Amino acid sequence: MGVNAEIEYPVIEFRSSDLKRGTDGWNRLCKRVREACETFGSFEVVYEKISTEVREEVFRLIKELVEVPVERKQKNVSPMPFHGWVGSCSQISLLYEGFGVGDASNYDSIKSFAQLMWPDGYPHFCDIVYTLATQMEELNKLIWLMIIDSYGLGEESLKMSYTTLIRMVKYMAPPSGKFEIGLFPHTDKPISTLICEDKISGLEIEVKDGQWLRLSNLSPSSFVFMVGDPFKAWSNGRLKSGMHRVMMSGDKDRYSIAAFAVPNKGTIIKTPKELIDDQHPQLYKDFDFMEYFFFTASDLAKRFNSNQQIDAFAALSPPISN
Ligand SMILES: O=C(O)CCC(=O)C(=O)O
Ligand SMILES: [Fe+2]
Repeated sequence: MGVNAEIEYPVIEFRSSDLKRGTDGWNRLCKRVREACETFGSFEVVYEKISTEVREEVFRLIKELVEVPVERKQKNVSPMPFHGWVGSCSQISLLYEGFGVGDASNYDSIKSFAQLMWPDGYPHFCDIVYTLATQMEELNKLIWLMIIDSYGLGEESLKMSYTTLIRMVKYMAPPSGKFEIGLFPHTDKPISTLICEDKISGLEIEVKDGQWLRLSNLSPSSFVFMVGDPFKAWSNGRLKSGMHRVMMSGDKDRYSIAAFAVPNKGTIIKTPKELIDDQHPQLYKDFDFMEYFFFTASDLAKRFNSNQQIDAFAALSPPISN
């Protein structure tokens, strides 16, 4: 076990001039994004189109949010897995506290959330969080498009309706001198995730069995893109859904906001036929995203490590050729 400093984790800068689809710059980005997602299951994306002022203001507001009385926080509930408020608890971590807002690029969703937290519904909170959530959703879409283009597929291959769940999280600093878990090792269950942190590091990626790489120098314009389990299944196992965790040390609390792409009810995850051939037999059956999402939150799923759940649920055995 340890943190390996030799591994070169991909840092990919999205310059505006390279974001025109079909240009050489775009094609180079597509290739790098694909390689990163196939090797690491994640990468750091430097994206200056999302202003650092908006990011900083969101984190200032999350610091206000964690101060609201617990009776109000407890109103942030949802029938959907991973969508509600979670306070310090042994299942996740004693250092963790997180709030969830589903369908966050819909202003009314944020408004409903803010009305539960503050008597006046805090319009400024709504405006700023909405701005960041919609911009992160756009960035996620752009990365999906790069992945599709990198495989030479048409847009219909990953066409699905989905909403963006945001989770706003505080990780408390551990007791003095300690190195403690902030979020247990897991793979993400939605299609993909973008993580935005507020200066304090803590996110670690498993690069090989038991070898963790700490992402400690993210730039102020960086996000971490993470492939989720259903995306791995969609890609016929080409993309990796990597294990990651949060480890806390030092005396500062850490804040992050993550945007998860959660497909709507009824969405079937299906590998495009172009990604299946004799060399790449079909590894996963077609499956209903929501059934998988609920499975991962069930007692049955607890029998598996997080990174084994997708195979337990959807692997075809034996794989089938086209
Ligand atoms: O806070 C972070 O940096 C990571 C959060 C995360 O991995 C998750 O919520 O799934
Ligand atoms: Fe995660």
